[in-house]
Amino acid sequence: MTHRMRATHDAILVGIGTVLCDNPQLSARLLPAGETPCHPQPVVLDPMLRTPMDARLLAGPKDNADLKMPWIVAGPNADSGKRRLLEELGATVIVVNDVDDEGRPRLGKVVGELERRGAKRLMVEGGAQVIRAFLRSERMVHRLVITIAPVYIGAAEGVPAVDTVLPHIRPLAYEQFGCDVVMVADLQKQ
Ligand SMILES: NC(=O)C1=CN([C@@H]2O[C@H](COP(=O)(O)OP(=O)(O)OC[C@H]3O[C@@H](n4cnc5c(N)ncnc54)[C@H](O)[C@@H]3O)[C@@H](O)[C@H]2O)C=CC1
Ligand SMILES: Nc1nc(O)c(N)c(N[C@@H]2O[C@H](COP(=O)(O)O)[C@@H](O)[C@H]2O)n1
Repeated sequence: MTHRMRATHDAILVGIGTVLCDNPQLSARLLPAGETPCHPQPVVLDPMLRTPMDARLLAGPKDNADLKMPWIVAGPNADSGKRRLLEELGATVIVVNDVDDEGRPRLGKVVGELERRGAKRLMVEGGAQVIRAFLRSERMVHRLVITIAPVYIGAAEGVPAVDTVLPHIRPLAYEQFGCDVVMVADLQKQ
């Protein structure tokens, strides 16, 4: 289902934490037989340009001509040499100068810049910090899709169960797909 959702968006966005952890491809490749993949534009929020030069995202079109090279959203203090190297490989580095106290590009500016480049339907896939930032940004999120899969993850340490600054969500629909339960929701008007 994740890949079907990817195929219905113009762009798919993750944070640099996800790129470093998972080395994802962010393509829409696992579709039912007969469906032509329509790959989204990959976008990485990477304020200091830590994307590894051997990231799978940078190999995309070499492996499959239908894939797109990533747009990498950097902050004003990113290294110019690293920027040049990424651009030589074919990535587009988008510098957003409006950053928060921690040097992270403000999401309103990021989304505006992506829209200006034609990415109007944006799927935010992760990770935790980026999803949290979107949920905290007013009016930035139109739908949430939450999948509960029968897999235990995480180590022994717990994480705080309640984050009081995040908005409440309003479930709209549930459905079971194979072993997964999927909930579609929107943000509750407070
Ligand atoms: N199960 C799932 O569906 C998914 C799970 N993941 C998991 O999430 C984990 C990675 O998550 P995180 O470490 O939280 O990293 P993350 O992927 O959320 O990236 C965080 C980084 O993004 C950058 N960033 C730029 N602008 C930002 C902004 N406005 N707000 C917040 N961050 C901004 C910062 O440098 C920050 O360090 C991995 O373990 C990965 O496996 C990731 C994607 C999907
Ligand atoms: N297992 C899983 N289920 C989902 O529903 C997800 N959205 C993800 N997300 C992330 O997918 C990435 C793997 O990416 P590619 O398919 O190689 O592009 C990885 O970042 C997962 O954390 N995963």
